Amino acid sequence: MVFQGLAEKLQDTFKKLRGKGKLSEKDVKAALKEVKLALLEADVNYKVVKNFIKKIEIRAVGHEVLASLTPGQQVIKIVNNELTELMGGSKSALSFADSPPTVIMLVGLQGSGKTTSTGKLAKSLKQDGKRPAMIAADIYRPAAIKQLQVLGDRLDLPVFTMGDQSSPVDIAKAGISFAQSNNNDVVIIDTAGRLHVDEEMMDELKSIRQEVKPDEILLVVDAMTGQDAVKVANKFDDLLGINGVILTKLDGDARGGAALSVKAVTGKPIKFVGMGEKLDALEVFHPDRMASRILGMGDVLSLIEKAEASIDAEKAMELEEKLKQNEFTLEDFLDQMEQVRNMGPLDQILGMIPGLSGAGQLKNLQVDEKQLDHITAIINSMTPEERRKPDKINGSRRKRIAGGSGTSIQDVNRLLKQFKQTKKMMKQFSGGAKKMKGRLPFFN
Ligand SMILES: Nc1nc2c(ncn2[C@@H]2O[C@H](COP(=O)(O)OP(=O)(O)OP(=O)(O)O)[C@@H](O)[C@H]2O)c(=O)[nH]1
Repeated sequence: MVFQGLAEKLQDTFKKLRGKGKLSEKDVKAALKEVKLALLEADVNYKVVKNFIKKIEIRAVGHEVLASLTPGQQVIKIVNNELTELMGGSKSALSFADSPPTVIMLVGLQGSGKTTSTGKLAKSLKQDGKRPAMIAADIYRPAAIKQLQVLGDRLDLPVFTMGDQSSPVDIAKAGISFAQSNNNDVVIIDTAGRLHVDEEMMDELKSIRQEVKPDEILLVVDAMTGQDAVKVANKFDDLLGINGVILTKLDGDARGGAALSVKAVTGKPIKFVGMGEKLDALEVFHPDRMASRILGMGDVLSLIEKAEASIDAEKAMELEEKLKQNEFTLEDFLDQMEQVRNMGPLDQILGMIPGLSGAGQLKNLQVDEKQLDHITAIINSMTPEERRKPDKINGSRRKRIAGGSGTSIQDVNRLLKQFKQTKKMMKQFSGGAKKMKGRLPFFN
């Protein structure tokens, strides 16, 4: 999980604070020392940490906090505010041109994830009702052009290429003319990367910038490179000027140092984060939601957005009807499970649920995606009749299903029991709150 180490340490520190009825200045200072160490271990820039702690200390050791009835909570609130500020305060949106097409240029070092991010960004813009086109201006890595074309096919979006014999500046210019005639209102230019920031690359990028005057230059950096990512961002901003950052591979970055330092060091906001290799694994970066995740308070808003994007509203209505009629089958069960899995890796989803998002709890929960594969295999090994009427699945059928799905009879039994319980529970819910009276404490 992203920020795992930092989240665990901060949550431990604050648990101790919350446990105390009254706080002294010494208590707060000791806690802040732990926060400082945790941030440094998470590879946050040293100067950034020093400033951050100083700001919190000024606010937290004041009379207002120490004399309050819930001083521990107050300190956490201040840390939450300052963490949010550190990452940029509020989300930083893309700016669109008054007269289309809006030109977005992605730049960055080799392997940082530019081509993948071009596809992800195009997908997200399309979902927002835009008509994006992509321009393949990376002529040095021949596979990059093909890679972008494959992404374009999958997204059903145009990719403009001129092969690898024309100059990137000419390709970018021709690509924009193409977009204009093709009625595309946004173009994303995928540029070439180098291993290091060098003069040749910068000159080329500057020429493209000069010719096409992009509305947004977004730097793609790899979160897993930690403080190196921050240095690269600083250099690109000095030499080229950037509007913001796409921080990729945050899903693989347990420390989170780059995410916490980029804005403070470069002054430029993180606009998006990459949370996986799939095309829908791009999230708008919300500093407040990220701070909340780090402090174990969950991120319900992102969870709702993910659900809205991946759960089919029509199917949800159908399901509600089936529940009312008591017709919920194992096929529906499988369908539901698939829809939830479409929302992303389970540990990321669970990390957004308040209460479950405490790093410690998640570790104990042991999210086992393999078990979900087993359930899918078991249901797929049943006949349609069995899926609709699981009560008919007798001993010999259970044996056949276990054999067919490569699982054991116990696994099949467990699933059937789970399904029965789920169905019972859903029936109670679909019967409305009245029936629930006396069952749950808050209905009494
Ligand atoms: N886990 C994870 N992998 C990612 C993410 N973004 C990109 N990748 C992977 O990183 C690798 C490099 O991505 P590319 O998009 O090819 O990188 P590039 O910057 O275009 O590379 P060059 O064209 O060589 O400069 C690929 O294997 C991607 O699947 C992300 O957010 N999370």
